[in-house]
Amino acid sequence: MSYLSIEHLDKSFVRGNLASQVLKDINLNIAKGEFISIIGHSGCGKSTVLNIVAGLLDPSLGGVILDGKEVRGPGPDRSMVFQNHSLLPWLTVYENVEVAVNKLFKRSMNKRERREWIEHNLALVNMSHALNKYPQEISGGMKQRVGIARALAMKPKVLLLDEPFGALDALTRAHLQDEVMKIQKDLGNTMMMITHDVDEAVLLSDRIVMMTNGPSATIGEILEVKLPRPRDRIALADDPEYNHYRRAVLSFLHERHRLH
Ligand SMILES: Nc1ncnc2c1ncn2[C@@H]1O[C@H](COP(=O)(O)OP(=O)(O)OP(=O)(O)O)[C@@H](O)[C@H]1O
Repeated sequence: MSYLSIEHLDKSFVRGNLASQVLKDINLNIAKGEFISIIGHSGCGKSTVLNIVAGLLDPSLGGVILDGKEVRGPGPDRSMVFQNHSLLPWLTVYENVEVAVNKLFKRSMNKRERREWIEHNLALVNMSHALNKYPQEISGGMKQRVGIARALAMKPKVLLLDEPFGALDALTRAHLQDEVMKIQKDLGNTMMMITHDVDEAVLLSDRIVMMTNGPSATIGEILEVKLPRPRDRIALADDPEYNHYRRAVLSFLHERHRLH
């Protein structure tokens, strides 16, 4: 049985007496510990899928089942990382993670355990040096690291990443991709990530879900990426298998499902 399943998902947005169908019959089964990327042209409905899994939007038809339970609204078992970090500017790095940890674990962990858990998660993303800094005092890449630490500190069953590296420069982006790969290897998280970046999708994913263009977008193809892990971006640059996967995604997006 799959850990996370998206079943016959349809979504229409209604304005007045006009309904526009965005998603049509999305079906996807995700195993525990899998890394899934969703790729597709702008506006096809990728964020809508992720928001439904997060419980921020209701499906029009169908549903999402996580670990045997139907998703009915947001919950701490699904934490989200957005493109724009969404940190609280009046709290330090440490306090931004603390807010989430206190909210969830005030009863189950004592004060010292909570402090250690916050520090542990910030160490995972290499932010131990900046615990007392405010968001405006750190770089965009560091803010994303804190967002990832905060999401991990919630001990989610699934981590949902909506273009987490989209606003970063190429070098910072590469660093963060490597860190996320390492964290996933160490912790075995189940992750769903939206991206526009073909290389990022191939490098990070176990499977790449390629969506057709909207309206009524659905899953066009699913590409299984069988590259062994750990994956090294430099070694993969000349790897024929890597380039085969890359070409398959490019061909889907730019030949078979291009925007007219
Ligand atoms: N709350 C809403 N009300 C009405 N229409 C919406 C709403 N949210 C999204 N849409 C529409 O649904 C479609 C899919 O949007 P969505 O943001 O899911 O696409 P996307 O693939 O994530 O796009 P991008 O890659 O540009 O972020 C778009 O046409 C968008 O205008």
